[in-house]
Amino acid sequence: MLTLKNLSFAIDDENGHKDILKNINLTINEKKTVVITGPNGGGKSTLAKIIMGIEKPTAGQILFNGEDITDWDITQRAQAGISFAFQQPVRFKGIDVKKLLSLAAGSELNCHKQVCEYLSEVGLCAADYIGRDVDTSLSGGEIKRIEIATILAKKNTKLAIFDEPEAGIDLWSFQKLIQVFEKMHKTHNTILIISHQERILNIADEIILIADGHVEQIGTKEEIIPRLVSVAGSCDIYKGVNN
Ligand SMILES: Nc1ncnc2c1ncn2[C@@H]1O[C@H](COP(=O)(O)OP(=O)(O)OP(=O)(O)O)[C@@H](O)[C@H]1O
Repeated sequence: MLTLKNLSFAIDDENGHKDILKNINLTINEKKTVVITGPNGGGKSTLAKIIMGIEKPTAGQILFNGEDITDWDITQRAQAGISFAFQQPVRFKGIDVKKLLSLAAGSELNCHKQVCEYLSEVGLCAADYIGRDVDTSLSGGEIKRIEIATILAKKNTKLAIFDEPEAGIDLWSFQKLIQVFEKMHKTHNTILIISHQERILNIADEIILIADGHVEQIGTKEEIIPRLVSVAGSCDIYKGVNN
């Protein structure tokens, strides 16, 4: 479904040259739940942004369903079925939740029940949120859940990317979130999640460990989690709702 070939990303700014991703080679197979994890600053979010077309790689190739999409922009990738939930979701002044979900769905969601379903899947009571603006008045956890609901509303998603979906989400909603991923998995979506949470790692078909811009290890949860446990003192993989 998705292949990254010799992918690199570097920046040159006032602090000089920095290699952020170094020769990444990866394949994400169809209908799999893949979790990318690893220490802070390792390059995970940058990789997700490159897949979505938000950042452009300095070298390498991205193939999506066999097609070279390296030069495609965000809109083209979204139309091809790649969806992205940001680590820090974008807020929109003047757009309410119903409108945002309608934009994601590609048609006006007139049916209250439909909007309600998407919101309740992420643990939000529709009556409280449907008419709220997606602006700074929403809390971090609320906006995060609304963004996840937009991915559910998007009909043509073939590959859904979630960047730290657990961030700012309370324990109860976290449980709902796991159910969202499990349901997406059952309905044969391909899911790529960036996460530090053991409970999310536990639903993965495959885990990719990225550190210092490299792919350190790829394997099943049985292969990777014991290694992470042994280094948990030096990185924050198991901190948060699990502890
Ligand atoms: N536009 C940029 N300019 C300068 N540095 C950048 C830029 N984008 C990313 N970086 C740096 O690249 C490195 C990787 O960042 P990235 O956000 O991809 O890490 P991450 O693995 O997602 O981290 P975290 O787990 O903390 O979210 C970091 O050191 C970050 O500061």
